[in-house]
Amino acid sequence: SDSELEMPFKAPRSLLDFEIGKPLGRGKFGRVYLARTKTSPRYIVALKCLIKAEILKDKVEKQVRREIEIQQNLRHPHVLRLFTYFHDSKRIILALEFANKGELFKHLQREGKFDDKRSSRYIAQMADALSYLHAKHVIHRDIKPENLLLDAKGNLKIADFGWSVHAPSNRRHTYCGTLDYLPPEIILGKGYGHEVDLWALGVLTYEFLCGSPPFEEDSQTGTQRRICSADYKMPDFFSPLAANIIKRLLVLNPPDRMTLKEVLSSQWITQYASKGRTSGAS
Ligand SMILES: CC(C)NC(=O)[C@H]1CCC[C@H]1Nc1nc(Nc2ccc(C(=O)N(C)C3CCN(C)CC3)cc2)ncc1C(F)(F)F
Repeated sequence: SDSELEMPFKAPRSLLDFEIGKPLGRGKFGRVYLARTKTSPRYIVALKCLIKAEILKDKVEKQVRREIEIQQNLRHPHVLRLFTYFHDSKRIILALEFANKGELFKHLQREGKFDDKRSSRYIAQMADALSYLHAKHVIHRDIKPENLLLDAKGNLKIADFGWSVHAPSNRRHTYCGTLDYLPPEIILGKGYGHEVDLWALGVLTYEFLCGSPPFEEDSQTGTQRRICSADYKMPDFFSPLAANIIKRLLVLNPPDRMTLKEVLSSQWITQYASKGRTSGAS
């Protein structure tokens, strides 16, 4: 089938086509394992095993179907590849690209915060990936450090499309997990478009540089209140160029937010890009 031509290897149809390696951790709906195909040449993949019973219980089968359908059609250096998927009686197995350096949020936790150069490099890669997604009318809607992985070269990979939708949308959703990245228009239940990812990019930039997100509060209502009034402090150690990006992304009115094109051509991004290879930092 044409999908085989697309894939770097013959589409494996079952777990028997793989040698399973060490567990990489737990995802939302099951475990993730390092694995390699039995074919030669062997291909290293991450096998994400989703438990059907859990998907049905949480009534998220449509979301999982959408995640697979969206991610399988994406091809971008900063979007984690979904090579193929198959299912047996109990599980759906996704054969995904293996990101050698793992979960970005763990690096952020371990290091506290990232410096201006490393943050600018990650945000440039995010803006590049989001430009690609938005051109295909895909809104990610769940940009946050937990959904980002790093490959062997320390390049960023957007890796979780569980909340992505085709724009525009006003899909209602029960939010589990952090509200920190929600834009005002979703909190206020308005219709929304790709600008939700621009707001989240501003929150992500802030969190990379500061180590914590701008609207963090003890209570969810506290966080929501601060988001809807764009009430945040700009740390004085932020560089003026970075502060300028954050100020122009965390704007209440979606159409007034800085565009991805402007982010990519901003001095905060271009000042480092032209200096060739980045330092050893991953
Ligand atoms: C975005 C999404 C929300 N997150 C996820 O899916 C998570 C859930 C579990 C793992 C991850 N999913 C993936 N992880 C990798 N690579 C990877 C992960 C962890 C480590 C690591 O630090 N250890 C093994 C360490 C090694 C040291 N010991 C002590 C702790 C674990 C190293 C490499 N590649 C692809 C995937 C993917 F996405 F394809 F499944």
